[in-house]
Amino acid sequence: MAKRTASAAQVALPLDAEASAPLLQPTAPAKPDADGADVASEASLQRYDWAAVGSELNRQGWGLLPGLLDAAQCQQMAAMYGEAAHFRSRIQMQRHAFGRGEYQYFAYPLPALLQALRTALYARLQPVAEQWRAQLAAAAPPWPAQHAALLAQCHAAGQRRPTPLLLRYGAGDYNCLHQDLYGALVFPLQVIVLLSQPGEDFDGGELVLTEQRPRMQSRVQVLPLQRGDAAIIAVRERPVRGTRGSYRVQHRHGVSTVLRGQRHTLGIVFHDAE
Ligand SMILES: O=C(O)CCC(=O)C(=O)O
Ligand SMILES: [Fe+2]
Repeated sequence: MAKRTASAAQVALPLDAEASAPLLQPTAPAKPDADGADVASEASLQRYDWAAVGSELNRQGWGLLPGLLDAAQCQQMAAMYGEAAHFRSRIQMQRHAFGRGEYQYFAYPLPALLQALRTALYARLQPVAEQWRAQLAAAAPPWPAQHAALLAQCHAAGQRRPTPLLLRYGAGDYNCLHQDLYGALVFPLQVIVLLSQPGEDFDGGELVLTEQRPRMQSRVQVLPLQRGDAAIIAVRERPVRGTRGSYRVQHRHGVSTVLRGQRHTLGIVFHDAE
């Protein structure tokens, strides 16, 4: 059973109750344009200053990749929402008290662009995850350099379901504060790509990240996304250096109410789900 933890209580909810499609392993034959997508994804990531992204993640728990996808890629990705063959399950948020609106989990094999992005982004974020591990729990096993190796670990631990998802919000929809955990093995960073243009396609619907320091009230950060921008966020917690070593700051994310129009996002979680 996959888990997404809500803000009020740490309850496990049957996200995958509607799962139906058989699960394929990520080693299933890649789609024909996979090689091109790999090369293009790696090239598109080269233009970012990853040291600066790492500093932002350390400082605030989130970082931005402006223009990760172009307008055509955003449109193609959002249009997949209507193509049932891409997905293993559909979740209506209201039925689980997750918010209002819906999302679908991709099935394996992932669309080539998504597969390539997930692999290439992981390789860029693994050093940050390693730094966080060293700061917080040096005894935990290292994060592997390659995403395929992380998936092998997930699958051996019973986390076999793909977690990348497409979300669709209309007027009045929102996404409650939560953490995308899905099992014991939790890679500490995830990526959210906004596929619609604020002020044109929709109003409202801002991605927010909360931060809770020990013995302090929560702080909210609104992430300034335009269509095609990606936010990298801490999944559950990040280390902050204090006077006596590092301590854990807890994070949750959610989306404020969409006031008008339609908003699509692509969510890339790196661990798979139970
Ligand atoms: O729609 C959003 O901006 C948030 C999506 C989300 O919660 C996720 O991808 O994990
Ligand atoms: Fe999420």
